[in-house]
Amino acid sequence: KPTEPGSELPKTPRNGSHPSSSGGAQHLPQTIIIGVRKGGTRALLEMLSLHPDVAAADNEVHFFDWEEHYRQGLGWYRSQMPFSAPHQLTVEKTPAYFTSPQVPERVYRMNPNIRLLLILRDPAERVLSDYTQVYYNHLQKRKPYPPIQQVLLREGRLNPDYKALNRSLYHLHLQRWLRFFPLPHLHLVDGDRLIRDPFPEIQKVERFLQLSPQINASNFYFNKTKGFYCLRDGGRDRCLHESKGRAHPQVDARLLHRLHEYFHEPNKKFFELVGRTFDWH
Ligand SMILES: Nc1ncnc2c1ncn2[C@@H]1O[C@H](COP(=O)(O)OS(=O)(=O)O)[C@@H](OP(=O)(O)O)[C@H]1O
Repeated sequence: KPTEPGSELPKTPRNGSHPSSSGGAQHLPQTIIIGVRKGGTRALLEMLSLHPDVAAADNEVHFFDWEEHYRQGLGWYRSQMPFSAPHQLTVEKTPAYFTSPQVPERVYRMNPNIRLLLILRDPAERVLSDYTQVYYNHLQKRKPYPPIQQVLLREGRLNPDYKALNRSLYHLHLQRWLRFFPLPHLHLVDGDRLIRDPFPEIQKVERFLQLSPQINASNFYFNKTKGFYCLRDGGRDRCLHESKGRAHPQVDARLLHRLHEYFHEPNKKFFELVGRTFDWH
């Protein structure tokens, strides 16, 4: 997947994290947004970056999941991080980490005490978002891509080999992480709530990361044209890239119902694993 630009407007340099002005150093991340793909990982990273004590890597680094990167070692990983001041937390987001089997152990070996952020969305909606992303990637390359019904169904049944379905089986992926990290090391962000009302979700993240409460409600404003919240940072307004918040395909009501049913049991298992529920279909 091509690395997306962070936002439509260039960012204001963060306190002490701008290489030319601060002369700070690069550090391995103390926290990572591990996924889920299409969960709202970019929004979460950008919102967290409003905090002056956070220095975020602009691009997805894909260190733990791409062999050609992992082979280059932690020195290479560090070199991908932003310059930051000693009081700042370094963070990167690579949504593929959550579903890549080899990643939890690799992250553990780097730092068993790292704090992990996982943003999740209604699994069925996430599938539609995932499909939409792949559809547009094909469109850009002028390649055809089948309609949603065709990728979802095989011989009249939901096709379990469709990768987007598998990525939404959150309990399977989380189980792998829990073999290495106890639950309190992981903070779950409700991606559906982050869309509707981002500030309370971001306040919880501030608390989890033990950051002083510096992000304010006034850092967010609802942009009617975009239909999403955008950010206000030092008087500058910015929305996420236009590839975020695209319309999803219309799915026949019966198929949608089947999709919701498909996730019913897996969701229950996930809720049991994490000891809380989410407002999913
Ligand atoms: N404020 C704001 N503005 C725009 N978009 C927002 C926002 N908050 C959350 N989202 C949702 O983020 C979804 C994309 O998730 P990711 O950034 O994790 O996608 S990716 O995996 O990195 O491609 C994206 O999914 P789609 O709506 O399917 O495009 C958005 O719904």
